[in-house]
Amino acid sequence: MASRIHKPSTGPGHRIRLYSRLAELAWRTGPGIALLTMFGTLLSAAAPLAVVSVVGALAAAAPAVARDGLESAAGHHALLWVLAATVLLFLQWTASTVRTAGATALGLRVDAALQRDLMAAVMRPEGIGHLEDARTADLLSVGRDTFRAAWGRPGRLATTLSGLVTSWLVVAGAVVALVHFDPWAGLAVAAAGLWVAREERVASRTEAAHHYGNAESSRRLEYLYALGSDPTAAKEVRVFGLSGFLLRAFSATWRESMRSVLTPIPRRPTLATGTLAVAVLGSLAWIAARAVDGQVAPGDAAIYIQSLMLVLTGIQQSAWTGLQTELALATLSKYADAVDAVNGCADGGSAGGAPIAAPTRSISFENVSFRYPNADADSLAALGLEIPAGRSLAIVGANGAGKSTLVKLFCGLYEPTKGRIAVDGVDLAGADKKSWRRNIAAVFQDSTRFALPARANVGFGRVEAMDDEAGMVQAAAEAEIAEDLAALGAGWDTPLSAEYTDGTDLSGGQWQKVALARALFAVRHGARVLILDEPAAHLDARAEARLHERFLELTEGLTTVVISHRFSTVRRADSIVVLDDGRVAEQGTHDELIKRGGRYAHMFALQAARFADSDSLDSEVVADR
Ligand SMILES: Nc1ncnc2c1ncn2[C@@H]1O[C@H](COP(=O)(O)OP(=O)(O)OP(=O)(O)O)[C@@H](O)[C@H]1O
Repeated sequence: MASRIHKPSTGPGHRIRLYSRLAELAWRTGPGIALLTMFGTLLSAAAPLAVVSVVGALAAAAPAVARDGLESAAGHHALLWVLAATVLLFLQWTASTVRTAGATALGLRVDAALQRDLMAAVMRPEGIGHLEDARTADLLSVGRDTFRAAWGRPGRLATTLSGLVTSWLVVAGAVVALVHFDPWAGLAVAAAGLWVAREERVASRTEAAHHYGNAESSRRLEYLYALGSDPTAAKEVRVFGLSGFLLRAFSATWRESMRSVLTPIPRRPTLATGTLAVAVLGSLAWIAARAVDGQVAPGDAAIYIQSLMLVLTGIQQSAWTGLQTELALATLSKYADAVDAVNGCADGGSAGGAPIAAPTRSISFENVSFRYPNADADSLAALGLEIPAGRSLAIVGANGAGKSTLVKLFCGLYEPTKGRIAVDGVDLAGADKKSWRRNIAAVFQDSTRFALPARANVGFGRVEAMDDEAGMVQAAAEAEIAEDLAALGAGWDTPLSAEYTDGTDLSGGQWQKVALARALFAVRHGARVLILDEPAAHLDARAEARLHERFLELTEGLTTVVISHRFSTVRRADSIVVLDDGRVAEQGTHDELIKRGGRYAHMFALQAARFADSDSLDSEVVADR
């Protein structure tokens, strides 16, 4: 795998890059909404400052109105100020509504765009090595987890940042007003406010870092919770009496993860807040004394006091939104790291190169070695193997011998570390993997159970041909699952998942037949290479026996690779390969290998004896002894 180790980004420039990434996303997904949100933000900040001036003017006019009455010129002016204040308050309310609605809509779009970008990046490499790499998988889990928890969504930045900008504009405007009255008092309040804001930012960043710093214990907590509540684990949890263990482990992990959060009261933020309180109270006392002395007019005093209040509420609001911003920013940073890490994987090559048609001569493994990323040993070691086109090859071997690995390389999901795989002499490494895979139909050992309608589960064999209803039914009939699917509540439209109200789950054997039907549907639409990895593992004895009977018919004319621990499946193949420790240990037909009396003959005899002892239905195996 040619992948570079991705280092998470940090440093001062990193925040600027994150903000510009956010701005780019916002602009890309909703330029109109972005402009509206910015307009709402500016108006939300300007309106309260204007209200302060208007209320100041009202306070200034109050003595004259009290003296001359409402009918006087002063009274008319005061009424105009009241009207202006009402309009401004309405404007403030409208602006704040526009800002919140715009930011929410923008945030949802940003979140969706980020998810799409990450999905596209994850699916771009033709190989799957990046998905099995622990660090990349860790980064990718952010995508899944944060979208379940609203607080950490990167799109929340649209809301929190517009709130933060509003707060700071209001604070800045109010400080200008304070400085205008008395530069020293104004600057003292501003300096104390800045200190409080700085301490809050440090605390928010620590909290955000704690959240991701504890990713491992959080994951363990989630895992323990899932074990205790997940239906799939419920059987074993009960049978083995694991509930006490799980509850104790959950509590211990929770305590461990909370240790760094539950710290004593922090000194510096407390000192900063105390200093701000002293500055504000001192300013209030100062203005009150001057107002009593008649050195400051009542209107000016009103403006001064309101400005002080605006500074206080602005700083208080920015504390909460600041924390939310840091958390969402930390998630955005993880996203950026995940996309960069995935983009750094050149594993499996990308689409491009010469297209590869179905083999007409052979597929050959030439001295192929392969080591998984982060593994210390090779899973395939200088393996040489010729798979003749149009014939069937069975691969047998002990657990961990390298059978599934061979198939993954065959499908182009990994590149060999050494050697090459050639299709009719053409190296797969430089070829267009997509065109190669169109030739392949596969039933994997752990085939995917799509929580989608039955139709999709079969039709995904050739997604462009999903309107071929007759073909799907035919493929399902060949896999002996057509009747079961037709009998479902909504027939072929029934979602195959019990999590949907009208959906249903299938048994393990039925799922395996659906996977076979999917592969056979691909064969109907042009796939000429069939891979069967333990195709009968979940089948009952009768279904397995019928699959064996029809093996030749199903695989006729196809290049077939079948992996199985069941010799009744294996023996029907045209040739058999025994893998041992990533190497070919033996190769030949069933009869040749039995005659040779080597590893294959030994394994076959062992299994046949077991079947004979247990009175197996598989009389053929016994008969062959
Ligand atoms: N994703 C992976 N990362 C690291 N090592 C792996 C990975 N997958 C498999 N291996 C290792 O590669 C070797 C071959 O595994 P493989 O799955 O190919 O065996 P197998 O012959 O298919 O076994 P089984 O019969 O149990 O399915 C084993 O040693 C296994 O531990």
